[in-house]
Amino acid sequence: MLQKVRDLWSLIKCKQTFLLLFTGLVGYASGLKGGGGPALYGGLLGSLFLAISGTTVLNMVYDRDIDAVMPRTRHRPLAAGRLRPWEAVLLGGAMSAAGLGWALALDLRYGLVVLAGWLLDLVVYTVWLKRRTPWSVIWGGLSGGMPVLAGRALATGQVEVIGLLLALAVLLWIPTHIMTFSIKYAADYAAAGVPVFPNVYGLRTTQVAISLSTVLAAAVMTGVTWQLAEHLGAVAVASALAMVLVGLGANALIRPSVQVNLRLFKFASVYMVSAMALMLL
Ligand code: HEM
Ligand SMILES: CC(C)=CCC/C(C)=C/CC/C(C)=C/COP(=O)(O)OP(=O)(O)O
Repeated sequence: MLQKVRDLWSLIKCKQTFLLLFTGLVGYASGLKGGGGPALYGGLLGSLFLAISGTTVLNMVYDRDIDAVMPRTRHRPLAAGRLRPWEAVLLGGAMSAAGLGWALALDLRYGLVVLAGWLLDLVVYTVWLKRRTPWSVIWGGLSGGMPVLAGRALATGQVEVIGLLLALAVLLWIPTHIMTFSIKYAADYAAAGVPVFPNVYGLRTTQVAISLSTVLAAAVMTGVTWQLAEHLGAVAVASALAMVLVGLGANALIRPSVQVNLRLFKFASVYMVSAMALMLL
């Protein structure tokens, strides 16, 4: 029984879901700072958690065949056969319906942005493009930008420039986040027939793409921090963190190695959390 609960919980990819949820929270809290709408923290967190988890669980169901091939994901409960697909479809479907319904009932504009995130991840990224083109990551990245945009939309009542810039920053951060990882697991992806940048365009092109997008992501994030953060200290720390990220990105280009890439992958998540948190100060 305990193993079953553990397996069901692992379907929501805890770290990814909580980072996405945190960006939504930052979008919302930063939008309220300007004197925006009423405090709907409970509704935002509940509906976003359910919608993000729902899409993640359904993604795991759809991807269970490729997960079963890759050593990195072979142990996942659906790939390993510890859970039956219908159990996960039931969980993911119920979470998605509850999350999307709650979001749309809270606010139509907010709900539509959450629905866009759900569709981009599940339909466009997972079902349509992930097995066809390495450019699928753009659509996955766009879906990852929806929680922060949705949070801003709920607070301000609009889809506005700062929300769009924050979503763009998440999108630009994606190569730093995932291409570093796909270099390490290139053989796994090749075995599973999932086209990823290093396998399709080669290592050098992928490293250049990572470094370029690292600079752009850091620039957009720092620019938005200048706009949002009220304390100069927060802007200074955000700029210093951006420089560390850019430095690690440059290092990955100059002295490429598995270890350097993995360090960049790890720091990219820490950077996203810290830079977003600093925007609230
Ligand atoms: C195309 C889009 C994306 C792809 C292909 C992708 C892929 C991955 C992969 C393969 C992992 C490693 C999982 C493992 O260790 O087995 C991962 C981890 C993670 N992802 Fe993503 N991801 C994407 C978008 C995002 C977005 C938008 C966020 C949040 C804003 C995010 C947050 C995370 C976090 C926090 C982790 C855990 C990192 C760690 O262990 O240090 N991902 N992702
Ligand atoms: C508002 C809303 C509902 C937004 C949805 C946000 C969301 C869940 C984005 C997912 C990001 C993504 C494409 C992850 C990759 O999974 P993968 O299947 O490529 O990773 P894996 O190889 O580890 O399975």
